[in-house]
Amino acid sequence: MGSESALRLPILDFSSLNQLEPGTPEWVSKTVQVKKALEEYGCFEVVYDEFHTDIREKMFGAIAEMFNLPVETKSLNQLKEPFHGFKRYESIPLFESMGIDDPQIFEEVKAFSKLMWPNENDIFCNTIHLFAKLLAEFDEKSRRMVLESLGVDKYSNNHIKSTYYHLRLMKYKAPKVENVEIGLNPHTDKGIMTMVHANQIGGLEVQTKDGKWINVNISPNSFVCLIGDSFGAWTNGRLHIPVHRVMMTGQEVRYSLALLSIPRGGQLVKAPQELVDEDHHPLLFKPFDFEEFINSEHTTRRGLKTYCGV
Ligand SMILES: O=C(O)CCC(=O)C(=O)O
Ligand SMILES: [Fe+2]
Repeated sequence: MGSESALRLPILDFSSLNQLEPGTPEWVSKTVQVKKALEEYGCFEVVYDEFHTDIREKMFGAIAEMFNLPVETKSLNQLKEPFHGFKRYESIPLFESMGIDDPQIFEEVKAFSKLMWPNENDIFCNTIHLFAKLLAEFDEKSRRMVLESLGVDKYSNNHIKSTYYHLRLMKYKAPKVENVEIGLNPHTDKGIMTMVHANQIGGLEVQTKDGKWINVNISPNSFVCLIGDSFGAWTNGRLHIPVHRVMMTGQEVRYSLALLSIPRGGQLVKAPQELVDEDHHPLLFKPFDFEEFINSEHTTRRGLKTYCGV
């Protein structure tokens, strides 16, 4: 099915995120909007006024510079998680990605930059760290909102402590011919939440519950937030888990960055008892360990439902 250009994702204004505090009328009204968008679409566009043009341009310049390094250099970044580190896949030749764990910690970005550039790269470190911090702040606040809206905010602190952050930088080459080509295959994200920002090149599409594809808009002052499998499972199906893909057209390279919140291994992702009742909300997923799930997914790609659906 083709993209339905008339459809749009809900747009939520979070431009004064740093002033948004629990208990205020603004907080309560945003919480209602977040819940509605996530139940219906599992994602929304977030308007945000902290992405200043000069920093943004420097950042995308530094990302391009990183992807232009030799493959041998990029391959120096090996991470334990099977989808992290430097990645290319034969089936999607336009795509290339690079990952950094805990990028909200400056030293982690610096350690990565030392691998890529022996003389380091201050512009890369400062801009990537800033964007990761801004997106992490949104992740934390919006997760608190979701839990509050479901009446389980007593779990918020533990929920946030039980995850870590990962940053994925992505490059999508332009298709060779004047054509539409797949940039990233349809998938759901595996973790809790994903926040995606991109340069001015479009391509991200999200599938609605009834199977239509929506072109996602990402402006210089916005990003997209999507729910992953683990948050869908933890909320026992209260939030929709959106399938999404990237379709490339035109002649320009697309760069994007995604901050992911991911459950730590060694503990179970398990819906709280308040969200499970036999009559109206029977348990949808058996409790699972994220690390075991992702390792299985790497070889089988069968999805969470097959892995541990009830
Ligand atoms: O590049 C994008 O817009 C989307 C990336 C994505 O879906 C992912 O990293 O999981
Ligand atoms: Fe994704």
